[in-house]
Amino acid sequence: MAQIMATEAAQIPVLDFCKGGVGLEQEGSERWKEMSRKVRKACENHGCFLLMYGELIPMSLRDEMLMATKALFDLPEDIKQKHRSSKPYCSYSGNCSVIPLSQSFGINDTTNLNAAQAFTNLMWPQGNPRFCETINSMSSKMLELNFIVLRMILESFGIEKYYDSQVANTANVFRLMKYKVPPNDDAAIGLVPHTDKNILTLLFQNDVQGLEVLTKEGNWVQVEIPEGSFVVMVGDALKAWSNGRLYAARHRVTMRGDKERYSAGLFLLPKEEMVIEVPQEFIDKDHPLLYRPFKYADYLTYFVSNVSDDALEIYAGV
Ligand SMILES: O=C(O)CCC(=O)C(=O)O
Ligand SMILES: [Fe+2]
Repeated sequence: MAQIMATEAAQIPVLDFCKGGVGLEQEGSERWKEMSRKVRKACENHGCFLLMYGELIPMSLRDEMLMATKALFDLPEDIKQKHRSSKPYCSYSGNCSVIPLSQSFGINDTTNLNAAQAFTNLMWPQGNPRFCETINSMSSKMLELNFIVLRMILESFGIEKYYDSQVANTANVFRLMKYKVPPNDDAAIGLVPHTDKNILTLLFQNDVQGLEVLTKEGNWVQVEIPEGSFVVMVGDALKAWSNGRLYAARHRVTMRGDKERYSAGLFLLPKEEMVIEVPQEFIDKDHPLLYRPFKYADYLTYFVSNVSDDALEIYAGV
């Protein structure tokens, strides 16, 4: 199927957050500043990068996370369907005719132990402390890395003064996904092309590749995600807030081969009522204002009923 061919190896930047000793404690060091420049460049030029986290996430936690994800999807369909939400992309979704290989859960606020507990109790009324502990720990670590990436971007633009208020106005959703093996040995769509709508996303997966990114040049490239790395994606909310300086990469999942794919994305999003307004520092004669102020929740509601590749431009473009 020509439409889902993507043969080139991805040229997306690989940034090692572990080896150079880049971590929260190194903030302000030369290494931190150098990494901040690289993060910003990657987000400007590619809209995504591979973040090598190495020891920052213990191997035992990664293994637990994969087991927890599998255990969740192995639950009976009627149990999984108990997870419903009025918020877009949060309810359990399986058997969707557009993406028949895909099943997903969007779980709000798993970085908060009570929320992780409430979800766990819904799925396992008899309790499953290990599952609860795992999703809470993993999402918390992924949130922390999301914040580091955001801080680096703001510092690199010299506008770290906005960091605290930006962070205070965020929420997070942990999306757990399963992709079934495609029938008849053919490549098949796992997830349709889209840009993420939120601020930043960190993606974790098992050893089954499938993520593909559309480059600025218009080529779909496969992203080979090595063990010990996350993919970081810039979403529409950050693209808009940065007045288009950062790029939100279109991406999709293509399934091949005979193994199921599991992934987990920690989505950093603006609080629903938060108004996304371009700071004046991003506007000058070379960079005229591209987006009007808008509420994230309103944009998401618009998108859900007007799905389009150009949703951000149509909804908020000036
Ligand atoms: O499963 C993946 O790797 C990608 C998931 C994704 O792009 C999304 O949920 O927005
Ligand atoms: Fe995505």
